[in-house]
Amino acid sequence: MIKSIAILTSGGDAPGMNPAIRAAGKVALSKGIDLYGIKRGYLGMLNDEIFRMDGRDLSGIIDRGGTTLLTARCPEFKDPKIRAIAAENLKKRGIEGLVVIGGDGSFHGADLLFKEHGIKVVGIPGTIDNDIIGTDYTIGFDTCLNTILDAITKIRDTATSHERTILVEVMGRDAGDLALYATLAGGGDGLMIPEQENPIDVLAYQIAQRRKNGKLHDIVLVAEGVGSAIEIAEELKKKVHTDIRPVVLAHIQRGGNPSGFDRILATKMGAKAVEILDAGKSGVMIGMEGNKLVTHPISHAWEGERRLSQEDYDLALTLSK
Ligand SMILES: Nc1ncnc2c1ncn2[C@@H]1O[C@H](COP(=O)(O)OP(=O)(O)OP(=O)(O)O)[C@@H](O)[C@H]1O
Ligand SMILES: O=P(O)(O)OC[C@H]1O[C@](O)(CO)[C@@H](O)[C@@H]1O
Ligand SMILES: [Mg+2]
Repeated sequence: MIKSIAILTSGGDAPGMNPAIRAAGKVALSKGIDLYGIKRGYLGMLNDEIFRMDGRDLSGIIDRGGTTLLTARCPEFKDPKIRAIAAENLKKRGIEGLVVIGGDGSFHGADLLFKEHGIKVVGIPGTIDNDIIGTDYTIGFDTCLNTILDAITKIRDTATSHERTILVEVMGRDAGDLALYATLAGGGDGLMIPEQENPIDVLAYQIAQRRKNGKLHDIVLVAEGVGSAIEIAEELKKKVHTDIRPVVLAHIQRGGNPSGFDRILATKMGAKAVEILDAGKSGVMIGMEGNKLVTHPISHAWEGERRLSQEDYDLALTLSK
């Protein structure tokens, strides 16, 4: 049995991080494990911002977006000397296990803490980007998708009234998941994602055809990994004569109360992380594949080739005409 664990959140915040903290923390306390929180991810680990957590830190947070542990990006953590200082801050308190809630970058840090310093780590995928191999969904993706859908509904009202083409830029870093599934679920009229070629002439032709067919507006989803919607709008203006406007949704996408789906995913993963540590295992990430919780070596998150469903992309194109 493990005696003492810490939890941190790292990278971009994602709705659902709080229910993951809550579940991991409550399961740890129920097992009599000493529980610590680390503020500001690896930055706080380095700066020794580590505190004992109890039930009061875990209550009233299940429905809150963001992360009550705060998060940060800490580029210095790529330096082994910095990781050694941070690991020592855990060891001096007798902390044996670490639950890392974050994205692929955060998982890299966890992997190195395990390999270099023997800290028992478990990674919980928490990022709106859905860019982690080994899980169908990351915590935060569903809530973010719903936020984008809400925005599309509003944008469509004004787009139709003014007969405009609106390019909606969404986050996702190098992944097109948010743009693709927002197109499918939001009835998008065009799509640009980094996993595919995105010839602007094809988009211009598609928009012109839609107008010929009597369509009054176009909502085109642009994944940030393709480029800036503002710049793409300028290019498109040279090729098609509708009134074109870019909308960058930006950080509104990361906020908001976690959806029911994200709360369940986070709760199951948070609980599982502590079970894994308590069973003496380490160096793993948790995923949800085919509606089942699974574990993989943590490096699985970035090893191998990540593919978006071609079938889903083709369907989005068919339906966007
Ligand atoms: N190669 C690495 N080695 C050690 N630590 C790393 C590495 N890559 C990232 N990290 C640590 O993880 C932190 C978070 O990484 P990153 O900014 O890539 O976000 P993320 O966890 O992928 O989440 P998101 O992409 O959702 O913002 C970094 O600031 C750094 O502290
Ligand atoms: O808030 P920041 O640090 O600008 O980071 C933005 C990035 O973080 C994410 O929101 C999450 O990884 C990406 O989609 C986006 O590219
Ligand atoms: Mg990432």
